[in-house]
Amino acid sequence: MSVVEIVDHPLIQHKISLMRNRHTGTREFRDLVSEVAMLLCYEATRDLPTEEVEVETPICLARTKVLAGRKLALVPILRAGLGMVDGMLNLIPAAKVGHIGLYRNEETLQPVEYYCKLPKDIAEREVIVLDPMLATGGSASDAITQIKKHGARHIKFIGLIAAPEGLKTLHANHPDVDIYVGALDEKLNDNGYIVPGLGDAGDRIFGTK
Ligand SMILES: O=P(O)(O)OC[C@H]1O[C@H](OP(=O)(O)OP(=O)(O)O)[C@H](O)[C@@H]1O
Ligand SMILES: O=c1cc[nH]c(=O)[nH]1
Ligand SMILES: [Mg+2]
Repeated sequence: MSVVEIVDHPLIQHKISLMRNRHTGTREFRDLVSEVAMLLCYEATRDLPTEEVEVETPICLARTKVLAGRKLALVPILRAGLGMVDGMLNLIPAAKVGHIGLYRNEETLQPVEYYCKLPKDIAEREVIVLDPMLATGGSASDAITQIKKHGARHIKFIGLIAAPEGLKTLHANHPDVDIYVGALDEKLNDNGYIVPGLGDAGDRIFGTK
C-alpha cells in the first residue's frame, strides 16, 4: 500500500501560511520553500533502511545505526521544483539530482516537456520527485511516467500544496508512488490555480512577475 500523507506539522502550517501571503517577498519565499522541503524530506525518508555499526564515542564503544546505503535521486520539476532541492540536499547530501522541465500550456493546462536529464543509474535509485504545486496533477503524473520509462521503480513525490483534483489524479495514475504534501487546499479555479494556494510558485521563487 502506498502512502498519501498530508504532513500538517505546526511548523509546516506556519511556514506555508507565510508563503501564502501575497506580501511575502521573493527572498523570504525562496527560504521558506527550502525550509518546508526540508521538513517534508524528514517525513518522506522515515522508512529508509538503517544498519548497525560500531562507533567509538569519547566514553565507550557503541553499537548504533546509520543509513544502509540506499541510493537516492532527487528529480525537481522545473522551474518551481528547483526551489526545493537545496533544502533536501541539506539532509541527504549524497543524493544525485536529475531534472525534468515541464510547463503547463496556459489554455489546455496540459504539461509540455522541454528538458529531461536523469542520473544514468536512476533505475537503481529510490527517486524523490519535487514540485511545490500539485494542481491538476498532470505535470507530476507525466514526470513520473518519464522517470519510470528510464527504469525507476521506487518513486516518491513531495509537494508543498495540493488540490484535491491533483492528489486524486496523481494517485490514480501512479498508485505505487508515495505522496507527501504540506497542505491539501480546497479546489482549483477556472485557470487551474490552487485555491487558496499561493499563486504561481515558479514566479514567486524566481521573481518573474
Ligand atoms: O498539476 P499541474 O496542473 O500540472 O500544475 C502544477 C505545475 O504548474 C507549475 O509549473 P508551471 O507550469 O507554472 O511552470 P514553472 O515551474 O516553470 O513556473 C507547478 O510548478 C507545477 O509544475
Ligand atoms: O496554483 C498553482 C497551480 C499551478 N502552478 C502554480 O505555481 N500554482
Ligand atoms: Mg509557474
